Amino acid sequence: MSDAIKHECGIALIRLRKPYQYYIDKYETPLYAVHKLSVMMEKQINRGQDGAGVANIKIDVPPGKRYISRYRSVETQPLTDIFSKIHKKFRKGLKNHRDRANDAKWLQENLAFTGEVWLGHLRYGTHGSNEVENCHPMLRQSNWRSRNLVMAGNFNMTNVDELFGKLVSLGQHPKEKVDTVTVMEKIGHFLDEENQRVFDRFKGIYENPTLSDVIEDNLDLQRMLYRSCRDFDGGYAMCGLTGYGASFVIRDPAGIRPAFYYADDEVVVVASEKQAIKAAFNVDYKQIQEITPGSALIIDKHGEYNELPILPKLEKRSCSFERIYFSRGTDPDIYYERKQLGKLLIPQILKEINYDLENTIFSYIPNTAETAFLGMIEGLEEYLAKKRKQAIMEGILFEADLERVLSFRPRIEKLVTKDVKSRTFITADSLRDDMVSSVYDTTFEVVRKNVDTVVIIDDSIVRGTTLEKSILTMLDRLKPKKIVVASSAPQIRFPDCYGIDMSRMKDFVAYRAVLKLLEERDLDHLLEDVYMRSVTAIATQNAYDTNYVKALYEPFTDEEISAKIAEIIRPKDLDAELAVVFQTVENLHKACPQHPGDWYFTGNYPTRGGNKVVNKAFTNSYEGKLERAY
Ligand SMILES: O=P(O)(O)OC[C@H]1O[C@H](OP(=O)(O)OP(=O)(O)O)[C@H](O)[C@@H]1O
Repeated sequence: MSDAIKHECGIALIRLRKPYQYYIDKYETPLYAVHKLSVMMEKQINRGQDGAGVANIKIDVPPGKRYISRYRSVETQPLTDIFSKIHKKFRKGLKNHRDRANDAKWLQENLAFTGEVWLGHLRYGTHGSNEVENCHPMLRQSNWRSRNLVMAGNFNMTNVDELFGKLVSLGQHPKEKVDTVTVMEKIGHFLDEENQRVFDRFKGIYENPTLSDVIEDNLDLQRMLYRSCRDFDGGYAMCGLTGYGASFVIRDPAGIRPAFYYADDEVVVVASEKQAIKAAFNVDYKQIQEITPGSALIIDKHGEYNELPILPKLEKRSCSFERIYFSRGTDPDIYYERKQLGKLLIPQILKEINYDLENTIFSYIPNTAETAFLGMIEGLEEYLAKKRKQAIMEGILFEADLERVLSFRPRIEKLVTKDVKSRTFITADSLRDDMVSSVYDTTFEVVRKNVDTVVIIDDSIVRGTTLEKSILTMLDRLKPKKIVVASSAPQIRFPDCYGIDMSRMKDFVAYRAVLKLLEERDLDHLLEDVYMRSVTAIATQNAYDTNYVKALYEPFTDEEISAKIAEIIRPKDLDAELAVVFQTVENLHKACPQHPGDWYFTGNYPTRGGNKVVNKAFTNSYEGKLERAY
């Protein structure tokens, strides 16, 4: 596959269930849906900041009038760009028709973006060019309304080659081999076939113009989706709008990628994150449902909706990295999970600082780690409460000692500030290093020079660039005796191939640490062994059942790998001692029990394609190839 865009993205869908006039009358604006969609998208900017797109479909528009509108943007502020263009369209259209601002019929006949079905997408494309053509929603157009397809998704397939081959075997001639096009063409193909099936069934019974309506009322989208998606291997939450107004959102059978929905008598809405729905519609969290893995939420032309099974469910392995880092931390479940992750690190941290709280300052790397930091402090408070109790039970002779024990508080400081809100992790590789080195700032004169240890928590250490290129040097200028970096995620050892763009083995600092350990301990032969196994398995189409790369990590303890990571990320002129402490996988599962997808840390992939990807990622790295493994 080409080095194409990846899609750890955000989706937002709104279906207005009442006539357009209803919203104009009730909310006193023709822009009700525009406003709601912009809030839903704004609240998911954490999922993609490289580009955005919005599509809208009007139902029941007479032939000859446009009924699909779309804007996409890769400007620096893509959402502002898109929504200001939509607002401008309204202003311009109403300039000489102010009296029509509340007239739904006139607006729908004369203005774009006045339809009932809305789809928004936020793009995170750390690979490939950042062109507007790569932005979703994508269109597959036809003169037959019910054959039109508009798609946007948060997905990545591991078997694009195989899917591409199937398209070719169907007789198609795709112009690209990227998963967006492949997936859309596959669904489009079966939508065409479904149209044809219903057409054949009713032709001769109805005349052609009526037949179009009959087709729209009889298309079986559940069947169409089953036929389209049964060969997919990947993580996905994909939204599709058909030209006649029916829409769907399908989620992968292991529930890898998130998708939530809410419905009442006015709207059906879908988003990648609960918080986006909460922010736009202020409904109770309990009313926001998760789309069942392997099912699709299908909304028909009339606005009736149903969640229908499409593919056999797999064991649920929803992505834990969503919980650690990717999703917005204001979702109450995620908030508590992140706090718990911070709290669970306390025993390891205390050991690392030799239980010396008097000479230790606790801080965090903004922004995402702030919540885990709060949990870490809660954990410290609990530890101190136990200590106080123990001291009192054991008896304290002097009042001054009692005073000291009771009044001691952990030393908490904000040592690092982040000057922009953008996420460096999802910034294109070419810009990332510069951004990382300039985005942080630090607080001086708080650390006691050569006395204090600084414990700083981050949500994850992936490539180690943030620490190596910025944070550690900055903290060292404060002259601490020791720096302890605590990661609320376990060591990231294996590539992701389901949408979070971590694809090359050598990018992972944990893997680089293992390479060094293998060399130092004369275990290099293991590399050759794993290479031979992987290469043979790939060549014989047997790379789907075993992750051979796990064997490389087996000779070493977590602590040995952490120590080597500390050596690797240590800037040359760092004066302070340095240690790195990682979450254990066991504690990750304690903190996020509902989200057991942990392949980055364990190498246990939720689909067979994952094993193939990791084996391929390793052989690429071994052969010195920089190409991606999927
Ligand atoms: O080890 P690395 O490959 O350097 O990546 C890890 C860093 O990237 C993320 O920060 P980001 O700026 O994306 O997001 P945040 O502001 O939400 O924490 C994360 O919080 C880590 O600090």
